[in-house]
Amino acid sequence: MTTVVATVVAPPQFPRLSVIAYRLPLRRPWRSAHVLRRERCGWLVRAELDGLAGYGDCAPLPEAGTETAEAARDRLEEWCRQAGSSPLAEQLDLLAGAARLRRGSAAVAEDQPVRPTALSSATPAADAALETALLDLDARRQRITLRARLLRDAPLFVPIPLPAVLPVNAALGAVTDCRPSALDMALSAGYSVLKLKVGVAPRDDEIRGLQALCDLLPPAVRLRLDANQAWSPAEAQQLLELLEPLSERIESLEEPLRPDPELTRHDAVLRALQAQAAFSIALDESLAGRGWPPTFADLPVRRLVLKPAVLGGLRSTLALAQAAQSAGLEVVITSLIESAAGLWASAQLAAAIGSPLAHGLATSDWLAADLGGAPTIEHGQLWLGETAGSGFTPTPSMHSRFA
Ligand SMILES: O=C(O)CCC(=O)c1ccccc1C(=O)O
Ligand SMILES: [Mg+2]
Repeated sequence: MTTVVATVVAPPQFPRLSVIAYRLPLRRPWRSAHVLRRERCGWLVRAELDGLAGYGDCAPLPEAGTETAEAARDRLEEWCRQAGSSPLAEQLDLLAGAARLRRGSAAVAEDQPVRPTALSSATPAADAALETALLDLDARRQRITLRARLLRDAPLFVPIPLPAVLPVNAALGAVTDCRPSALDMALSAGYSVLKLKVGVAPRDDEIRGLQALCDLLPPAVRLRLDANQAWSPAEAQQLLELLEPLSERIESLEEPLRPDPELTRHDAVLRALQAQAAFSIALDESLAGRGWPPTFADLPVRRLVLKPAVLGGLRSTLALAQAAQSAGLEVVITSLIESAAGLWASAQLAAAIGSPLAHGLATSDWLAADLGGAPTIEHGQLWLGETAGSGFTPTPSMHSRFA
């Protein structure tokens, strides 16, 4: 006969998920090589348990490599209906394994638009938002920062303490839109890396604009350029020649080349551009087309720009960043001009990665309204603080919509 001394059934830890749609106008239009946007739309995801709440931002931006808004909404709805009533840890496991499950399921593949890439998820922005809300909640329950929570599951051990302060770049928009007054503001705010979009206006106008800006820069300040895949190989090579006299003032150049289905040919051009340039060339949106997970040993450039909403979550981005850094690559985390909920989480991820480079997380000024307070930036440094979770708190009006 067996004696049951005590049966302790732990209370099921089922978080309650809610999703609220939002629309945030931009202060001025955001221009890049392919699009002009006047607002950012998305969903704020909340995971609540025992009076604590975690938040995740889902603001798809297909031109940056996420799914469409429709696909993201369907995924959020489907998740809340099906997985949304599982325990917290189980939902996090499900999200980590979602890529494998989705590839194995013909039913899912039929009614979900599957992106023509081999990314970890067909709905990376929705998955990232769900994962972020759950991880944020879990961190708050354990009274640890989200960056500490992330490192608990990370593939590589990172010695603590983690940085609570991160260098970030100013996001100044298109070079031909950048007035000296905007430059002055960024300089007096203490930024030492200023990011500008190129490949938007005629080449000679952009070169003239860059020269004029460089003449106004103090010695320690450098420009980070982003062409968002605007140029042919010949145009990119010519651009680098024209930028040569300014090369000491340039910190890096993102995505110079227009996509080419022949990856070997594309990489040969990128390798030649990287050899020609005195600064780092970076891959950003094209990373999604390289198969999953990308291999780093023979990457033709020196730097990767990573966005968790494109890569399907904080954990997958952290794993990718650690692998890239181990292979000697530079890593930068950037925002998709997302709400404060997204920025706080991406900044926690950037802290966990421990890259010394400026991250592209100073974008909250582009929004004319926000879902909560964004992290403070002083002297070009973003302050994370030591509060449990991501640090995000919704505004009272946003909070009341969850009732
Ligand atoms: O990096 C920054 O500072 C701002 C973020 C940014 O440029 C961006 C924002 C939305 C979509 C794509 C990009 C990009 O880096 O290409
Ligand atoms: Mg970019």
